[in-house]
Parts: sequence; structure tokens; C-alpha cells
Amino acid sequence: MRASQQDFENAVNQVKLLKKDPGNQVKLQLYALYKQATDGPCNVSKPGVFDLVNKAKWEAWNALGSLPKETARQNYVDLVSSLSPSSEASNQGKSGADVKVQESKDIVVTSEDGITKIMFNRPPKKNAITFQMYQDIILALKNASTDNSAITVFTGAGDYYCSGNDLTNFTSASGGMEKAAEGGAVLLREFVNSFIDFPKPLVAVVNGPAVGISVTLLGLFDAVYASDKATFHTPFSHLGQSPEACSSYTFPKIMGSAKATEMLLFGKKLTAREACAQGLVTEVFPDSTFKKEIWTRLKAYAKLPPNSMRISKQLIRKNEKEKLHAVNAEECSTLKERWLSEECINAIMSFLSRKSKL
Ligand SMILES: CCCC/C=C/CC(=O)SCCNC(=O)CCNC(=O)[C@H](O)C(C)(C)COP(=O)(O)OP(=O)(O)OC[C@H]1O[C@@H](n2cnc3c(N)ncnc32)[C@H](O)[C@@H]1OP(=O)(O)O
Repeated sequence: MRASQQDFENAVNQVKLLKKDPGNQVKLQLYALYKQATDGPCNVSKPGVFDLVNKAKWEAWNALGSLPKETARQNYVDLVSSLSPSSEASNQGKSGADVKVQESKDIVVTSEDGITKIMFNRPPKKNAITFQMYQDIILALKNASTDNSAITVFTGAGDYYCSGNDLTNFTSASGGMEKAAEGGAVLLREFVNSFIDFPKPLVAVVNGPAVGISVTLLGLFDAVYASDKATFHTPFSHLGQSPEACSSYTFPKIMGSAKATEMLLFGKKLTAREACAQGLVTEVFPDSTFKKEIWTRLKAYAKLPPNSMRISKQLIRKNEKEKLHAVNAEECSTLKERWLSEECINAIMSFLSRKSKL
């Protein structure tokens, strides 16, 4: 539900009652969202180089670009609610530990050391993504885009990074396959849009095998670090499906069309080192030292000036955004048809009756 003007005014009053100083980064974000929600895009000239405080405020406001007033109002309300007395109280006494910022069973979101971590947490099902998890991730990314972290990281709990879409999503949905396919396409489009538009550095820490949509999404990440135990598998033809998450565009661009064809059409599974050689993965680490090395590195990256990283990402992504949104829309409408095809229904039934495994 969208935040009303009254919700916004309540949030403005709530900020004045905060017992704990939320820190400069959050205060700047609150200021920027407030100005955007009330005055719209930044319309004043940049303060001089020695006017440090006003310059930082101006930069935070200006970084919001043409964000609509209603979205800024909503983000302000969400940010304040994450700082509310109840979350203040629950965060107390937890220094040194990850602070949980979103309650959800299968997606765990924590924030510490300038890093918001979003973890697939369904190890008994190899972290397969349910409809609820797609929604939880959309919310987690929305919150992470305005929280006080510098970078956002995805990883998986247990031995898998993620086994892709939960293949029971369609068969267990009420209202029949057609309705489920229609709803699935709308959800998928919104889900992928939230990756296309995510404003901060987005990093994947791929701890183990990755399948389907958890692989295709990597083309929208800014960096991908993998354990040497990770594998990358997109068996869309085996499943009677077609590529998603803009991979029909990003994969040929990243690895060339011949290599992308082997993955997206023929379902060739890549090792971490092969994926690195194709440019899908940034760097591979031995599994024994993976976690230690990667978190040390990410904590150092998270100390870099956050506005600078965000602005650089914006420059890199700016010219691609329109194209990515168009590709996403087309892939989703193609998939909606595919999910109703005999090829796809047979493949899912076959998996569910345990006749087939990847
Ligand atoms: C609405 C948006 C839609 C977006 C569309 C995206 C497309 C895709 O993501 S396509 C990719 C879909 N994923 C798969 O096809 C993977 C299917 N799973 C497997 O082939 C195997 O489970 C595995 C190779 C991942 C692991 O094999 P392993 O022998 O090690 O373990 P299992 O005993 O098979 O798995 C344990 C447990 O987990 C369940 N499970 C694993 N993956 C999925 C899945 N994707 N969907 C549903 N359930 C999954 C598996 O059934 C087992 O459950 P039980 O213990 O209850 O039998």
C-alpha cells in the first residue's frame, strides 16, 4: 500500500522522537527523501566546495534524480519505520553481530559494516525460490536502496546458492495454470525490474551450485564472486522454458553469442572457473578460504565513499536501462506462453514425479 500524506507527516514527527542518532548517512538520506517528497527533484544550485555540510545534503538530494514525489514519500516512510523505537530496541546490544532488518522465513536480510546481506535460506529445498520469496526479495531490495549500507550482497545458506524457481510454484497455485502463469509473469517482471533499477553496488557471493533464474540474474549484478564449488546451470530447454532476467541480452553481451547459446539453449553447465573465463564471474576462490577472503574484501569495499560508488554505477547502467526494461517485458510475456506449453508442463511433471533430475 502506498504511503499517504498523513503517513508521511507522522514519519516526519517520528524522526524527531528518535532516541538514538541514526548516523550521518541515514540523516542525509532522510533529508534527501524529504526534499524530493516535498519539493521534487533538486532545483537549487550546488553549494561551494568549502560548504561541506550543505554540499553533502545537496549531493544526496541531487542523487535522487527524477524519483517521483510519491516514491520518495514512500521510501521516507519505510526508512523511518526501519528506525522506529521498536527496531531501535531490537537492535540494541547486538554490536559485532549482523543486525536482522527484515523478518521472513526463507529470505534473511541482515545489515552490518555497511553491507546489507540478502540470503536465500531454504537449504532443505536447495534454496528454490517460492512466490513469497520473490516478493520478499523485491521488498528487501527496496529497503536496501535507501538504507545506510554502501553495498548489497546476495548469498545462499547451506550447500547451494540457489536451485532457481521452485518448480511447484505453478502446480500448487490456486486458480489453475493459466492464472498462475499470468500472475507469475507480472511478479517476474517486477522482480527483475527491482534488479535493473537497484542503485547501489550489487554483489553475488555464490557459495555453491546455482540454477536457472539465480544464474541469469547474475548478468544484472555489478560483481560476482564464486567458491570453486559453485556451478552455473540454465537448463531452460530441458524445462520447456526460455531465458529470463534479461539474460537473452546480457549473456551474449558478456560472453559472446556462441558461449551464451551453449548455456541458454543447450543447458551446458559451467564450473566456476569456466564461468569466470566467460566473464560471468568476477573471481573464483578455493572453497576452504572463500567466506573469510570475500567478506574481508567486501567490508573494505563498503568503506569506500557510497555516493561516489552509486553515481559511478548510475553512469555505467544509465545507457542500458531502457533496453533492459524492454528485454525484461518481452522475456516475461514469452515465458507466460512457455509455462502453458506441453513441453514445459511435461518437464515440470516429470521433475515432480522424480523421473528427471538435472
Ligand atoms: C515466477 C518466476 C519464475 C521464474 C523462472 C525461472 C526459471 C528457472 O529458475 S528454471 C530452473 C528451475 N530449477 C530446476 O529445474 C532445479 C530442479 N532441481 C533439481 O534438479 C535438483 O533438485 C538439484 C540438481 C537442484 C539438486 O539435486 P540433489 O539430488 O542434490 O537434491 P534433491 O534431493 O533433488 O533436492 C532436495 C530437495 O529440494 C527440492 N528441490 C530442489 N530444487 C527444487 C526446485 N527448483 N523446485 C522445487 N523443489 C526443488 C527437491 O525436490 C528435494 O525435495 P524433497 O526432499 O522434498 O524431495
